[in-house]
This record gives sequence, C-alpha cells and structure tokens, in this order.
Amino acid sequence: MSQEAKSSACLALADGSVFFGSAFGATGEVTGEVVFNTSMTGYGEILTDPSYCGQIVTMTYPLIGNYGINFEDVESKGPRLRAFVVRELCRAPSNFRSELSLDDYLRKAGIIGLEGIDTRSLVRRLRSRGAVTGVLSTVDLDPQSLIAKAQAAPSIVGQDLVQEVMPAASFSWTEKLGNFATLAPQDSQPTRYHVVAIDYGMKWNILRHLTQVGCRVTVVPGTSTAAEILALQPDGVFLSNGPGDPEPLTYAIRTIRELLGKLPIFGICLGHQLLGLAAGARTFKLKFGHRGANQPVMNLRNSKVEITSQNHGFAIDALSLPANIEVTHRNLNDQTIEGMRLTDQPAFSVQYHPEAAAGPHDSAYLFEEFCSLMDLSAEKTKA
Ligand SMILES: NC(=O)CC[C@H](N)C(=O)O
Repeated sequence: MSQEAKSSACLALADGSVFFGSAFGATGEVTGEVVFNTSMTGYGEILTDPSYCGQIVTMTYPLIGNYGINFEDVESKGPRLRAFVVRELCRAPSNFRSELSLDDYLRKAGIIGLEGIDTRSLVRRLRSRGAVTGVLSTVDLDPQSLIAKAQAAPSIVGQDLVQEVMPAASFSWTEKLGNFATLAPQDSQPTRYHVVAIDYGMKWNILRHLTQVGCRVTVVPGTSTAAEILALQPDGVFLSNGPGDPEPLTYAIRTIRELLGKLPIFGICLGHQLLGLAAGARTFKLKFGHRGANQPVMNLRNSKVEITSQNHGFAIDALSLPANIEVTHRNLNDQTIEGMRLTDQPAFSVQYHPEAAAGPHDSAYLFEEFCSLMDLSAEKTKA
C-alpha cells in the first residue's frame, strides 16, 4: 500500500447528490453520464471500450486493480471514458501479466479516478432515478458549484460521439485471438472472406474474432459512404459497436440503408441499433442501461440462454419494428430486444457483445453465422 497522501476528489450528480472520495489517476475536472458496470473483472477491457466515450463509469465490484493492466487485453489504443469510479483501488497489483498499476495507467492516459466512495449508494441511486449527468473534480470541491456544473452539462442524448473515437483512416487487421483466449470455440480458419468493418469506435476483440473465423478485414471510418465500401468489393459488411445515441448518426444510417440487400451485414451493439434505424425501427434510451458480463439473453430460435457481456444505454423499440424484422434474442432481465434479423435481406445483429472481452464466450457462434451468411450469398450469386 502506497504511503503517499491521497488527494480529494468529488463527484456531484445533476440530481443534487454528492460523493467525496480520494483521487487517483489524473487530476482535473470532467463531466459525463454516470453509469455502472457489474463485471467482477475485465476493467482493462472496460476502460478501453470506446463505447464508454462521454461516460463516467462506476464498477459495482468492490476491489478493482488487483491484477494490474497489460497491453494484450486492451480493446483500443487507450481509455476513452471520461472517468473511472471504484470502491477500493488496489495499488499493489499481483499478476504475471501485469505491466503497470491501474493508478499509473490512468495517470498516463489523463483519466481521473475516484476511489473510496460508497459505490452501492451511488448505484442504487442510478438504478432508481436512471442514468444522470455528473461532474468529477479534483480541483473544485465545492458541492454547490459542482451540482450547478452537472445540471448545466449537456445530456448524452442527441450527441454524435462516434466522430470522437472512430479511426481517421482505413486500415487492415490481421491479428487473431490471443494465447489467453483459451475458450475460443473454434480453431483458426483459413482466410476465405473479405469483410469491411465500419468502425464507429470498435472493440478490437471483434476484429480478432472475425480474423479467427477466416475473414480478411478492412476497417473503415464510421463516416464512410456506401460507394466507398462497395468499391472495396467485400463479401460482407460488419457494423461495429460505438458510443452514445444512435439516432443523430444520420450519415451511418444512410450508408447502411444503401448497403442493405447488396451484401451480408452483421452488426453488434451500436451497429445493431443503426441497422434497426436503417430498416425503419426506432431506438429509445434505457433507464440506466445494461453494463456487465452477466446478462442473461434467450436465443429465441433454439430457446437456449446465453450469459452475455453488455454495454449499452439505448435499445431498439419493440413497438417500432417494421414487418421484415424478426426478433431473435431477448434480454431475460427486462425483455428488451437483444438480437434481430431481417427476413427479406441477409442482415442480422445483436445488442450484446459476442466477442466478450471481458465476459463469457457463449455467443461466439454468431461470427460463424456471419460466415454462413456470406457462403449463402456467394452461392446465390454463382447460381
Ligand atoms: N457498446 C455499444 O455499442 C453501445 C451502443 C450505444 N452507444 C448505447 O449506449 O446503447
């Protein structure tokens, strides 16, 4: 345990609640939507999931940081969330893969951490009142001033956060699943398909799964047009996860609408929501969202329950579905839509994260289903 004096930090919510604790990581002041994640492990993957852009993430598990950080498990170039809140930070990590402590990692990345607050009280508040905007500061510790700042901060609804995290240019991806993905259900397949992955803030384990099942992947920025994507002559298009509200992303919805019916399409999370919007459905904001590695989902086609990894605050509205959308998966906690397919076009998607990272591997079969859809479409073209 470090003997350094801890400096104070304060988290204030727009509803007037205030939490005083100790600062770790970087110093400064940030605003964001305050959300919680129920995973017991996987903080390295959570910190680097670009879908958390714009959010202050609280872990419900009470001890975080005990296995340090390693750069094999990260899901993007670096943390994209606004701030990280834990009950107790472990300052002396112990794991053979650890390269640095969570405290040092966040300090170097410029991300503010808050420890030592009653995270159960914060999470109960978020569950009963819904996700709320907050301000975390190490420089202003005046509750009234911070509450006023939280109340003046913009809501995540209506913002385009994709352009903050998507890549500036296209690139190729070749890395397969790593040595520690021992639960990967399939051996590595020879390369058979060319997939264009539209990157709205993609988690890298999705790319590792795609290459693992035999895809050569070209990653393109989320603002790419249908003409640019078709010019790459892919066998299929993948729509990635990403941050924020899907509805303002009109350029992405237009591109997907233009691609529909031309190529097999597979979407995850934000990609699922955008596919739904392109097909004519609507999305809505969930009260406090689903974030964790323990969410039960029913696959309605075979009645099997998958335990899934999730991170989303929006969902497709079941009352808005056009006739050609079939719901394929449902969340067993709140019955919201977790998966769908188009009945008249080769396109399907899931709201949850079959690539796990972190989380259970129950749903990795979906990457193979995408390959089957590409096989089917190639056969149809030949016939
Ligand atoms: N992980 C994701 O892609 C999240 C999708 C979207 N930003 C949401 O919060 O619902």
